[in-house]
Amino acid sequence: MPGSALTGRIRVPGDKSISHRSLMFGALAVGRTTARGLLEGEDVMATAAALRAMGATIEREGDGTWNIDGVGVGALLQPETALDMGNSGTSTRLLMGLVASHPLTATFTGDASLSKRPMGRVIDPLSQMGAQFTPSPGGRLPLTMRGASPAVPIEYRLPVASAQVKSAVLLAGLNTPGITRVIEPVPTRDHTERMLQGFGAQLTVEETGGERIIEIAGQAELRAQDITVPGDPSSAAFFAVAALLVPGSDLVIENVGLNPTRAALFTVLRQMGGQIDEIDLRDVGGEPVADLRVRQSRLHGIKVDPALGPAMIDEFPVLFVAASLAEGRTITTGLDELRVKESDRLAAMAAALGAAGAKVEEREDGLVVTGTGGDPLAGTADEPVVTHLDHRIAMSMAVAGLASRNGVEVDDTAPIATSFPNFTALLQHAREAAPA
Ligand SMILES: O=C(O)C1=C[C@@H](OP(=O)(O)O)[C@@H](O)[C@H](O)C1
Ligand SMILES: C=C(OP(=O)(O)O)C(=O)O
Repeated sequence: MPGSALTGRIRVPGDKSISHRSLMFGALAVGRTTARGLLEGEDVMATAAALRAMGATIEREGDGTWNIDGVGVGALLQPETALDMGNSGTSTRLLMGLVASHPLTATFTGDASLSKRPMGRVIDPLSQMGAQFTPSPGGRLPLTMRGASPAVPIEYRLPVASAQVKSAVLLAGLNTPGITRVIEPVPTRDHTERMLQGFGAQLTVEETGGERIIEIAGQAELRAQDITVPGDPSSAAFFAVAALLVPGSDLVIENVGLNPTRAALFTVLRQMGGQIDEIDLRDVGGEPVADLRVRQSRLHGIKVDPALGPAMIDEFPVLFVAASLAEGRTITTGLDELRVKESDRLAAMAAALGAAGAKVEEREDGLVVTGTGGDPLAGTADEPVVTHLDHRIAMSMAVAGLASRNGVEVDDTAPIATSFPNFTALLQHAREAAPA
């Protein structure tokens, strides 16, 4: 729905990547891990259910603290039924890494979106470590795997820039004798490395010539931790773009994680002329965090540096919305990975924004968006836009709706609950708040 400004102060839910890892590492540690600010979205709950099925005890207290009683590295149990990963690629690929070095058989299933996504990228290195796989055609879910015991340590150079593949190999390495080494030609989000070090794993990172070499010593003991999960920059992104676009907006988004491997959207929006100020930059549980003040701004199109891609990989759908209202052209390249997320995000956003009146050209590895120079989009009149079971398409198009004359109707808002269950309520709150 078009209309009122976003003002006041909001707080987005906990970071999805850190929430998955808090549960997984807690489940492998000795003792009780606690997590505050955990994202209670469907994707993270799928991780919790799978870890319970493999022996961990995971419970939520009344005040919102999660307690995780771990089984210890090497002691995951055989699950009795298939593990339902829902819509979540991160749950699937990281848990496949854990299972790969445990003597157990597990079957992974998922929804229609997840069942189309490529798992060959983790099957390849985990097979080299000794795990055995029976995937569906094309290396997809449903998939059954048998972990190796003992698994074989490998050196693996990532063929795609993927934190999920990196993490799957490192997690398999946790219960593999010797040193498992991952070489990352292009840096991706580093929560696995930071958090495993915090849990006491022997993990080192060496940077040479732009590459990162990560080594983990296997069969280590992890020590339980007390974790505070920062707010998710990927969720804050929708509110930041909405506030930049809707006239009169002046919004503070509190407690946003700004790990440099995650925060490039804010850099790019500033390059486009967006007024985004960091207030009270601080450290929360080993991650940089700040409050972001975002004011409506006149944006101009830019050529987005492809080197920034991995540090804003989930934020491109909403960047395309910002670009639709900027002055001039925004050109993005190097985004082949967007075609294998919950949906083909290049095709889905080109179609959805086009239907809402934006000028978008789809290229093989990116979109070229010619903005309106600040005028609202027309919006959708008859047909709802198609979101393909992709939460980020649904939320991006909701933001596009705020910056349109007639609003945008989306076909399915249910997937928003995978990563941002209170998105709609928070949006309503920001649009009804008294100015800050
Ligand atoms: O490791 C993670 O937590 C994630 C890694 C990224 O996926 P890829 O590794 O497939 O790029 C990202 O898109 C996903 O939302 C979360
Ligand atoms: C790509 C995403 O998640 P996942 O790969 O975990 O499904 C996302 O949240 O945008």
